[in-house]
Order: sequence, then C-alpha cells, then structure tokens
Amino acid sequence: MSKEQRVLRYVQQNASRGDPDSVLAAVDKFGWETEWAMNVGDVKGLILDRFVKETAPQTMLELGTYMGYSAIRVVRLLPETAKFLTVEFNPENAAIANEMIAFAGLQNRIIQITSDSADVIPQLKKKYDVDTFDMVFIDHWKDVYVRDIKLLETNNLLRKGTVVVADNIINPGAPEYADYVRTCGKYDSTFHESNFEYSDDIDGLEKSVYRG
Ligand SMILES: O=C(CSCCNC(=O)c1cc(-c2ccc(F)cc2)cc(O)c1O)c1ccc(O)c(O)c1
Ligand SMILES: [Mg+2]
Repeated sequence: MSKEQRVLRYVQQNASRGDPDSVLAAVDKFGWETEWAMNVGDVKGLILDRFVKETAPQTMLELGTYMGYSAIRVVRLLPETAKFLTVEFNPENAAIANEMIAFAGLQNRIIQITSDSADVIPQLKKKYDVDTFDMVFIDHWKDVYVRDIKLLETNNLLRKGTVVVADNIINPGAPEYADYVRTCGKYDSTFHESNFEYSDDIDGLEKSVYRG
C-alpha cells in the first residue's frame, strides 16, 4: 500500500464523511504523528486560508492536486457558485485525491484534471470555459513554476488583481520563480515566511498580485 493510500485509509477511518474540516484534521494528524506527506499542511494552510478569505475568488486554479488536501482546504471557504479547477500529473495521486475529495463531500465543487499542466493551461479557456482566474495556487513541480506562470500570462488567464500564491519558496525551494515574480515588473509580490509542512523547518508562501 502506498503512503497516499495509507493517508486515505486513515481519513476514511477517522474523519466524518461530508465534513471537510475533519478530513483536514485527520490528514494533518497523520502527517505530524505517523508519516510526513507533501501537503501544504496546517501551518502554511492558515496563511493560505487568510489569502482565500481576503480574495474570495469566484474562479480559481490549483496546479498540483496531490492528495486533494489544499483543494479541500480552499473550497471549504468558497461559496457554492465558485469554480475551482485542480491539475494533477500523476494518475495514482489523482485517484487518491478523487476519493479524498468525495469523502469530504466536495466532489461537485472541484473540477479535477489529470494531465501535464503545460498541456492543460492552453485549453482552459475553450475546453473548461474559463475567462480569467481570480486566484491561482501553484504547488506542483518546483522547476515548472516559472514555465507555468508564463503560460498563464501568455494565455491571458490572469487579469489585473489576480492573486497567485506559490508553495515551497524555501523548501524544497523555487528560487527562479521567486526571482521572476519579484523582478519581472508584472507582480506586486510578498513573501510570507512559515514552517515546512509537519516540521519545524522553515518554508514560506509567495503571494504575487498581477498588475495587468
Ligand atoms: O503535482 C505534481 C507533481 S507531485 C507534487 C509536487 N509537489 C512537490 O514536489 C513537493 C515536494 C516537497 C518536498 C519533498 C521532499 C523534500 F525532501 C522536501 C520537499 C514539498 C512540497 O510541499 C511539495 O509540494 C504535478 C507535476 C506536473 C504537473 O504538470 C502537474 O500539473 C502536477
Ligand atoms: Mg507544496
């Protein structure tokens, strides 16, 4: 059984079906007490919650679903009318996320796409009926963060005020991305220091507002 399957089983046996907060609590308890996993986690998650509440996005994109933890974390704060798309490359992870999201009762609120983000981003307007995103959460492979934010720009998926949040700026690190958003002149970017998931190590989120 994979680690991701062990986390899902723990959630199914310890959380309450249809209760997103109990699902998040179970994943976090497992992450702290049993096996580390690369979810954004409860500490950085509180900062992400604040950004979501401040932005109140009607349309949002996530790159890097993994087990669905941050999708559940975000969508639990959004109105039923919000549109949330999440892209995952790895079909095994996507299958786990699908079950985790269903257990949380949010399957009607999250559009899961299993594909390489580079292939999906150019299709979002036509195939997924997207105009522009109010918010984007980037948490996939660290070495494609820059490629993908540039794809979002060139595919006109950002608008003045779009809030782009990126995980793992320190650990494992996304130095080219941090440099890009802070120096290219297209974003007002701030770094929010925090802790690495389920650890006392340092990490942080970058919040970058597109100037349009
Ligand atoms: O989702 C993926 C790839 S898997 C998750 C990426 N996340 C990480 O790699 C990740 C890693 C670590 C970490 C691991 C080991 C360490 F020793 C230290 C840090 C921490 C995190 O918080 C992470 O988020 C995807 C790829 C391509 C696509 O086009 C797409 O759409 C999606
Ligand atoms: Mg991450």
